[in-house]
Amino acid sequence: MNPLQPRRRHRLSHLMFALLVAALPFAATVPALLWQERQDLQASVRQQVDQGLQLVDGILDQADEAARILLPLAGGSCDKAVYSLRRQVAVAPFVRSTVLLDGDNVYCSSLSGSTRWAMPARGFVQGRMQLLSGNAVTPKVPLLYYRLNRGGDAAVATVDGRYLQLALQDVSDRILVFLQVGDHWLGPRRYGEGAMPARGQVEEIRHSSRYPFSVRSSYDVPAWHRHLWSHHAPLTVILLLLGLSAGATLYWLLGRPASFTDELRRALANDEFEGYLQPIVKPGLPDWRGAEVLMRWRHPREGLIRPDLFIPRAEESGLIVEMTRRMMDAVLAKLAKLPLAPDFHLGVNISRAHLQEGGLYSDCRRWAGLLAESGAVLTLELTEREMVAITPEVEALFRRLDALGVRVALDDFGTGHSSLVYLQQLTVGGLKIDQSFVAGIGSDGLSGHIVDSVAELAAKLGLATVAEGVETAEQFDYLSRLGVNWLQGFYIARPMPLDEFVRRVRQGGTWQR
Ligand SMILES: Nc1nc2c(ncn2[C@@H]2O[C@@H]3COP(=O)(O)O[C@H]4[C@@H](O)[C@H](n5cnc6c(=O)[nH]c(N)nc65)O[C@@H]4COP(=O)(O)O[C@H]3[C@H]2O)c(=O)[nH]1
Repeated sequence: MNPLQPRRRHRLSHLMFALLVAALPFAATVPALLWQERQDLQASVRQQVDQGLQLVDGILDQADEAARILLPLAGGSCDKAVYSLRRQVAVAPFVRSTVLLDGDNVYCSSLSGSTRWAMPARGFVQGRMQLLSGNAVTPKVPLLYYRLNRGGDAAVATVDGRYLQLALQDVSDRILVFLQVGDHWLGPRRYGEGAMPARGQVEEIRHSSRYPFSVRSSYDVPAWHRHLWSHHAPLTVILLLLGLSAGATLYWLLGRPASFTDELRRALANDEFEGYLQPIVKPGLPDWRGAEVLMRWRHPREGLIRPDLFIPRAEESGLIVEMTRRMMDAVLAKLAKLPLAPDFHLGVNISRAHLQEGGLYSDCRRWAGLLAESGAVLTLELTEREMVAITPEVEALFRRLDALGVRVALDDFGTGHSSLVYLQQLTVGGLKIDQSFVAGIGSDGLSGHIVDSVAELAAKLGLATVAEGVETAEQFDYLSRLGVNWLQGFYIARPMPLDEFVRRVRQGGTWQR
């Protein structure tokens, strides 16, 4: 299993959550805003078209009234009718001219009196209305004929198209509004036949209930992102920034460990604990004959952290077991391939929690298996700081470890009060003379006596001895003369990263004396 996986999964879920929150202000505001604007646009276009219809209806009402007044005169004498024709032009708003027809021919006009030209009924929509781009008098001015028929005769009131265009312009606010009569259409400052210009996705059409025309308008719904950017750029930026800062804050908060134990858990998942190795030598032999694995925490911000700052909490929480397991797996993966000295002593600190957890035996079997080829001997160092209750299970475990070839040594020997009980009841193969006693060699008589006594006791019990904290040549020589089997301390070498240890072992010549 990849030890980083749980951490990555955590990070990923935090990231997803943070992104969700980051998107929230935007996602909650923008669809509602766009929906509301679309509704507003639709409502305003509807209103424009409704108003356009009313205005055109109103203009046509004037033409209808004029034509209605003139219709009884149709078919009669032009001389008698011409005054009425001109009067309607003068009094009826929007009406530019009036004519009377017999059949399809105009025979009397407000403009020229008696006349004769064709105005076929088939050009009129429903026989009542015709929209044109102009006529002979004003070719470029659109006009609308409004015609009322009676038998074969008819009266026509001509509406000036410019009034209609002005009315349409008046209502064309956001969108252009057009008047359509049959195939012909009229819009603000424009006239045409056939398809209307700028046909959009959404169309609003109103048909007049009184006259044969419709008012229509059409528009495209703008792409939401383009619309948003062109109409609401500052709001968009604010929403995005708001979301981003909320998301980033949340991500940071989620990533923050709630307690020191959580921080240890995070570091464990992130593989931040690593083994440093401190070489151990045998008096009289030239090269490194052993090493103690010492844990370091490579913290991403704090740098390298000493074990005494985190091991006690790791032991309290029980995390020390998994931390030791991972550290040793990584260390042994590299050490197993090294040309180690015969009977190489590899020490590792084991906590009480590991003894009680139940997995120690299988861990040791795995580690011993990895070391088998190199001939190194694994030594579990049990500190007196943590008392282990000696139960039948613990005794059995020690025996099984012994049978496996794994040695158990008592660390910090003499600093606690249970060392001798352990020696008496458990299968222990060695002891480590605490560095506080070693430090006193040569200067403090009592410490010297204790070191002598421990060495003598170990020899009598057939236990291997390791003296730690050897800092001077004097201490080194004294302990060597005393017959201590292994020596460890800054005088020989400081704890070093695994890769450096491996490199120096491969290069050989690791110990000068
Ligand atoms: N002044 C002085 N010090 C020397 C000298 N030679 C070695 N030391 C230091 O003495 C400590 C020896 O380890 P320890 O007694 O097991 O004491 C260890 C051990 O009790 C605990 N520890 C370290 N690694 C682990 C681990 O993986 N598991 C557990 N359970 N405890 C660990 O933390 C303690 C401290 O470890 P470190 O800081 O690495 O400190 C190491 C080592 O750096 C010397 O000549 N002079």
